[in-house]
Amino acid sequence: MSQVLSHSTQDSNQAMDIDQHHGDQSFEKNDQNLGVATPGEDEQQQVAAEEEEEAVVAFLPLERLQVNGISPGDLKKLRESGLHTVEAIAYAPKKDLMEVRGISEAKADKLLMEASRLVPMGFVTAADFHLRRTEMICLTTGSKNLDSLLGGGIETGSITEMYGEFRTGKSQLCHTLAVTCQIPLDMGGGEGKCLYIDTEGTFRPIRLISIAKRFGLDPEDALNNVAYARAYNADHQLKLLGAAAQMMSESRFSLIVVDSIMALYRTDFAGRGELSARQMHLAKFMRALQRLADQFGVAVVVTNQVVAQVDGSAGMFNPDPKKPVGGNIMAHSSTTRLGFRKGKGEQRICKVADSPCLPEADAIFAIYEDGIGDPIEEDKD
Ligand SMILES: Nc1ncnc2c1ncn2[C@@H]1O[C@H](COP(=O)(O)OP(=O)(O)OP(=O)(O)O)[C@@H](O)[C@H]1O
Repeated sequence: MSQVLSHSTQDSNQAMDIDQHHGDQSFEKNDQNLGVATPGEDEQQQVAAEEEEEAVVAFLPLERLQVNGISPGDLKKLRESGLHTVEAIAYAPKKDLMEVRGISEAKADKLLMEASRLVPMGFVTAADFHLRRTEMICLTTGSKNLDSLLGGGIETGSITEMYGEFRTGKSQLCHTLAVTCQIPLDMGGGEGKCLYIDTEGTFRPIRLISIAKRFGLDPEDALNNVAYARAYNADHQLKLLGAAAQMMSESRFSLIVVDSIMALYRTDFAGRGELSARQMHLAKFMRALQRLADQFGVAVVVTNQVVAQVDGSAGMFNPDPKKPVGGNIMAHSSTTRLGFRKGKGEQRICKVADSPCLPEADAIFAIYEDGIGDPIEEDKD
């Protein structure tokens, strides 16, 4: 079952100093969840334990697997292969574990057995699953219209694709989310850091400053809580996700942005002859993103470009005959697909194009100096 950030994860008074308050704390919380608190705690520890009892963390650190037969050296090798959490082991096929240097078949079996003890992967009732989903954190977009269209905001633990023509507000929304993912839970945030992969060179930290001020964050803290990387080719884009997994195992993140997902694929794999290789690479990238969402409970937001639809489905019933690139791989691996188009002035329209639980509907939002918001009254008509 995939992880999501849950409302019960943290107390929501402080958004800042995320490393200290979340990353390290998460590790302790795992201990509590698994009932391994040591006996003889003093009163203070007991209070802390009670508070933490309710807490749900997004992942378990790999150290939990260090039991008989699995050495620190084995864990080091697993980490070097990009496996940083117990969940990463539990979800991995056995053959992938056996590809790690020094991990024999017997050891892979042992790892899987220990991981499956710690990570629930069996059946739960729909009632339990429903409860879990009602506690799930959604990141506010900054626009009430958009949040209510999306059932609260951008879902954690899954992939949201935002596609549309240039200037439709995709990157602006990514910048806003890079800040709102840091704000307290009771303000619609995720109290985590943002990891931002930029493939087109359109990330502008200056935009985060005014957005941070709007949401009451110290601009310097807000900038420090965004880990930014420019990707230069499709291989590099994929490689960055390996580094992302390591960073996420060390401190609390609540969002990964990839803006834009297909730009480098379209240049690195030009021509029909390379289409199949491109799609295979893309599938690998999307799987890696989904794994991060599953393991760390982060929201994954990817932007995508559109092309004119030439397959006959355009026409009088489709006034905006554009479709996102990336074909079936993108269509199947994004959980929620949102189409963006221009409206009047700074207004933009977002349409839910595909979702497991939202109806196909539209909402109008606007782009301002301090990020995404609702259209002001006089703009509405
Ligand atoms: N500081 C700002 N204040 C208000 N509007 C802004 C500001 N900065 C950018 N915009 C508006 O945002 C729009 C660009 O949106 P955005 O960068 O999100 O486009 P996009 O959908 O990501 O397109 P592309 O595919 O070209 O990257 C432009 O219309 C621009 O006027």
